[in-house]
Amino acid sequence: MSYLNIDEVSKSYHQNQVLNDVSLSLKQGEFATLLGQSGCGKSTLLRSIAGLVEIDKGAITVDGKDITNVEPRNREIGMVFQSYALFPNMTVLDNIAFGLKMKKKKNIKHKVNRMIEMMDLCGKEDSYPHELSGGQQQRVALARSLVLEPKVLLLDEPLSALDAKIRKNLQQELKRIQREFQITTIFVTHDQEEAMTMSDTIYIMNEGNIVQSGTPSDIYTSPANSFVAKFIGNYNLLSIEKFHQMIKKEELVGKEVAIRPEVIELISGSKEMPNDEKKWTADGTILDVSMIGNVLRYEIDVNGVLLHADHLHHRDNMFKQGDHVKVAISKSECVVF
Ligand SMILES: Nc1ncnc2c1ncn2[C@@H]1O[C@H](COP(=O)(O)OP(=O)(O)OP(=O)(O)O)[C@@H](O)[C@H]1O
Repeated sequence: MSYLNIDEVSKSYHQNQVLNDVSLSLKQGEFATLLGQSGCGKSTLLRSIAGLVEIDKGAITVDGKDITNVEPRNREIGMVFQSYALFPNMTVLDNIAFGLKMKKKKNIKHKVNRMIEMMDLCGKEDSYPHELSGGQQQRVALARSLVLEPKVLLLDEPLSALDAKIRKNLQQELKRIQREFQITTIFVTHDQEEAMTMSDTIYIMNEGNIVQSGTPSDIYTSPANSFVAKFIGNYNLLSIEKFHQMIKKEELVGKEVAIRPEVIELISGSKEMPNDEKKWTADGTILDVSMIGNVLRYEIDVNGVLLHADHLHHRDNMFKQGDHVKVAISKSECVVF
């Protein structure tokens, strides 16, 4: 049963159609990510759910209740922005308590203290935002939202202002907090790796449309079209003509072929490639080798077509520039559009 339902939501600014009949649904406790390039409508969709943008068409329901025309403050939806927007002149304690005070809630002290403990902010109660690290500020921003016990949490690129190392830690922490609270969450990012790490479900957006949704693994291994393949997983994307230039004996019907870099096998050109009907084979030459973390990326010329292949770094099994190689590609791992 879906908990948050977005049903054919559209929004234009003047002539610019920013959301085009967008539909998505989340189960309770699900972590979904909107992934797409700058300007594709991610923030507008999030702001529509929060009620900060008035939609032209469509409906939004949470927990069976239609909130399409409900005032933002009565939607029971928490939102954390990239900039956190903490009150600079208030302490951590007052920042977290603010929403509860506004809503004239009871047991404010107890709720705030519990949140401080859960967010590992003990000892920072009387600090001001400028006295906190980026990660601590982010946790205060989360605490300020979560203390109101929202039904849905919306996170608009909450990690993008942080440097790579802190960001990695906070990705894990955010996921832990989300699991602990079992809170239905929509996260916005344009970083595909971040989306893969964090999400139960990814929605890929392009120009106001959802172009594919699925688990990270589904999207990674079965992109629905070449836009998704380009956007995710560093695919080799070849026109059918280029493919036939590279693999000469195969008749393939389609327009484009997408090949993930890690499914391209390489052996030394002097060795015999075992005959396997499930694989395409060809001869190639290594043009370039680079290291990305513990991965070796090979640029290979195969009959005049450039391929990149990623292999885990292994000292005894490396090729160098100019080496002749045999290339094998598992047919079932390739996607034809
Ligand atoms: N208030 C507004 N008035 C007019 N146009 C707007 C307004 N808000 C957003 N837009 C336009 O809508 C489009 C989508 O913007 P949106 O902020 O939703 O994109 P995004 O995917 O979140 O991008 P980013 O990753 O850069 O934040 C953009 O072309 C933007 O210029």
